[in-house]
Amino acid sequence: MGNKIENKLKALLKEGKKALAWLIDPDKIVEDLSFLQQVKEMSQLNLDFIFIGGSLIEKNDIDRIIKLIKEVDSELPILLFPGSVVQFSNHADGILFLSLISGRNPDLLIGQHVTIAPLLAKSNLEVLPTGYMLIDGGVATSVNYISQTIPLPNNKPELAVATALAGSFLGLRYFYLDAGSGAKKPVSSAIIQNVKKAVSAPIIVGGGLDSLEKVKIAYQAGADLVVIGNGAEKNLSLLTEALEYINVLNLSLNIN
Ligand SMILES: CC(C)=CCC/C(C)=C/CC/C(C)=C/CC/C(C)=C/COP(=O)(O)OP(=O)(O)O
Ligand SMILES: O=P(O)(O)OC[C@@H](O)CO
Ligand SMILES: [Mg+2]
Repeated sequence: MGNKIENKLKALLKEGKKALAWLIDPDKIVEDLSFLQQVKEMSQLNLDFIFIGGSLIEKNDIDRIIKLIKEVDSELPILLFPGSVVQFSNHADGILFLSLISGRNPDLLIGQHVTIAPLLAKSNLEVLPTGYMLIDGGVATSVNYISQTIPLPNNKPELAVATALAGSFLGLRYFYLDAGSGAKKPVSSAIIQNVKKAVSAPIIVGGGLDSLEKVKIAYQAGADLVVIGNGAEKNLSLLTEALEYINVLNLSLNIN
């Protein structure tokens, strides 16, 4: 197992730089050629990561999609963002090894992890131990239903901080604050700021970030890595705008 992804995230964090991940739902790719053209465009704009996964997927073609992306850009890191153990591919570069620490569903805290651990040990995938925290985004999401858990309240930063601290004491090295796919309200700035202050790990934020304004607010509150899924499905230019925004920001850090 390499540590290329960990090194990249650590370097970003050290320099205060921001990163972006495009969450691809494998079920929503309608036409390979135009999809690959989009990947090419984003990779030219320095997209940092592709996340691939979903709470529930109907087609099992993650392998094929990853191979296609690799043909266009073999350097762009692809991370599995799995809703369950069935969403596995040896062709990815890494896996967000999510433990759903906002919930009390043992299968998603440690169960599925035991099932997949021997496979992971034999693979070349980089494993990123990630505390996955669902935050109430104002609508019931697929993940709420699939995981059968209740999210953390969006207006109680102290609960989110306690959860992240516990995850950190357990050794988790990344935290993903997720308001859920298509959330009405993204994770609040107060939660991002307080969790960021409490733990030294990279903070990933996603869910309902469907405008540049919302993306900027997440970064300004302290998100190190922002994830855009639905927003890009509706309008790919959101990804372009977000990448242009962080490119300028990151460049200014090089100069100063
Ligand atoms: C450790 C392994 C391999 C598996 C367990 C993984 C865990 C703990 C998952 C937590 C619960 C879960 C179901 C997460 C899904 C996260 C995800 C990929 C969300 C993407 O958004 P969707 O929920 O698919 O959005 P739509 O339904 O709108 O497409
Ligand atoms: O699809 P959106 O709303 O961008 O959410 C992305 C991701 O955080 C969902 O798990
Ligand atoms: Mg999905």
